[in-house]
Amino acid sequence: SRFCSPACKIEVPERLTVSHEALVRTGLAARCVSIAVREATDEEILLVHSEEYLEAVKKTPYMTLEDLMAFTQQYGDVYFHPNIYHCAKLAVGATLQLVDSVMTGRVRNGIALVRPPGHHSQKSAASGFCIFNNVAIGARYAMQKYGAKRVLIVDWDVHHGQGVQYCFEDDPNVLYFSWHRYEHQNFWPNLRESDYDSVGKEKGAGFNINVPWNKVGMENSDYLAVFFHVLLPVAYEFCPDLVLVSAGFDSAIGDPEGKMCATPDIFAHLTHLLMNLAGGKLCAVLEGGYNLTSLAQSVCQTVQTLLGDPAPLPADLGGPCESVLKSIHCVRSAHKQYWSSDLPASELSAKSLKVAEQKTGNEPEAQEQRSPEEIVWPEPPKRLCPPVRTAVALPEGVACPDACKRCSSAEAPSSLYSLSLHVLCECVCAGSVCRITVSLYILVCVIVCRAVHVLICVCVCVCVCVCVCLAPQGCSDVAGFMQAVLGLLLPLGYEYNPGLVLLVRMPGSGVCESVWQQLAGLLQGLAQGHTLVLMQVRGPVWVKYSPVNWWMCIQDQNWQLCKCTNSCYQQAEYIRYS
Ligand SMILES: CC(O)(O)NCCCCN
Ligand SMILES: [Zn+2]
Repeated sequence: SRFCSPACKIEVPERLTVSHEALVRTGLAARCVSIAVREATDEEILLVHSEEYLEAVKKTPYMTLEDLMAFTQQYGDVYFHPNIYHCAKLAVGATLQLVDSVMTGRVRNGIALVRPPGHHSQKSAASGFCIFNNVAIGARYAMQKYGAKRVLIVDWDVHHGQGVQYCFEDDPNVLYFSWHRYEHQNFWPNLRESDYDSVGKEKGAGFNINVPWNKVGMENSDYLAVFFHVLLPVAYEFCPDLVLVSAGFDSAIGDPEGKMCATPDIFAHLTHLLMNLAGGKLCAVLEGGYNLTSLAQSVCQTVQTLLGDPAPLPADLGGPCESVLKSIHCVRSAHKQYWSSDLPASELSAKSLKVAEQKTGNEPEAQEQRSPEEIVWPEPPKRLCPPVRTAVALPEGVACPDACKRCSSAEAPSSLYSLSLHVLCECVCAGSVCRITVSLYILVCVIVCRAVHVLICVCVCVCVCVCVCLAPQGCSDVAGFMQAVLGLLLPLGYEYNPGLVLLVRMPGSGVCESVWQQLAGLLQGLAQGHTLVLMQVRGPVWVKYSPVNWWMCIQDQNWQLCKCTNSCYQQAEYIRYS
């Protein structure tokens, strides 16, 4: 038997079994490689914890129940079991095995489903069900063993990972971002330093970002707004070599601790928005999550996005609520001296932080009264599982890049006009396009106007949102450009929820590869990945791991279509388009 204070009753072994069973049942586990776990060594644990703490924990397997109870009293909200030292070493070891696999390139990304969690544990203290700080050790390990210079830790657990904050608050090489239920310090761990004005210390000033939720009942729109207006602009400027996610799912609906209303499918988008950083090197490590139904669904949503499958947008996204708008403004003001990617707050609120009208039904009071079991939500929508990753139609003589599937050039109509008619009408008539977002570089060029014109005259249900943005001259003002994408284009695009994204890159636009890749990757989160790209390239055309589905390319003045269906089309859809 184990001694545990009432608060610990929710941290049960079933959390892992239901999550793993869901991954197996949905077929996701079969698409993953499983990585062997191991116990962490003392040396690895000492990357974060003190010798005296480690020595003390080493004694727990031999303690009597009374001794265990006494040992536990010195910490808050944590239980000790004769076997917990072994489990805690496995949790760290599993995390480090995942970091090894990602940093060596054996896998692109992954998730470590571990217990006990880690983000509350400190140098010489256990806390909040946490014994060793899995993610903090993972960050130090990546820096020491692989020379990672900058590590981003995103903590979407509903509790503040104070252990991680304490570990890196003076370290400018680790950017720690956490949102957490706070309610003006009235929620556990009730720390003054969990508020937005804890920005880090000395050299680490600016590298600790706390976003307090001062109300419960936060929804998908609130989570996305914080990503677009707080985390992502800074994360892109920080330019990490590795992204670690303290993936706690107690921030999902139905959780007894979080009492939030964000649905499990939001984690598909939070994961997607982080996957364009650090060259895709992302390690998610389980923290909290105590409603076994929403936990399992959230884990599956996260893993399916890690596998590259697109996700439909959550229903009726709007702007953030008033309380979140305040938190966003406070944390941006606290950080504006440290980061250049900062739109004047007024412009930000006017343009894209439209406050959601008062929420109905999920009012926190309503939320508080219902017991966690009574809260219900719809199953996450079924997602496409693409048989074809990337297929390209190439000019004769151009080799097909590895991992791409060649489709015969017969499918690639030669002239743009017929192509746009062919492709765009196919999209529209296939009913998979109800609205189109066209983001143009430089001036709206005749070709695209004509293509869009064709589209409009072909189908009455098309609404075209044309955003013309001047491409950055070269890559000098990339930060500004990314800020416009993150702070304006994406929030509007997510709320607009188009059926197709049309992306245009014309000659001389001066957009450098990395920006183009980021833009094409980020926009993949819209329209379930249905993206049409117009771009001019010189020389043979091929795309590798292209995140987009269609490339119309100018070559010697006649347009060629390179069709790249990547992670979005069922085999049937693919054939219909061709
Ligand atoms: C890992 C965690 O953040 O979910 N732990 C929460 C502990 C709550 C104690 N009242
Ligand atoms: Zn938590």
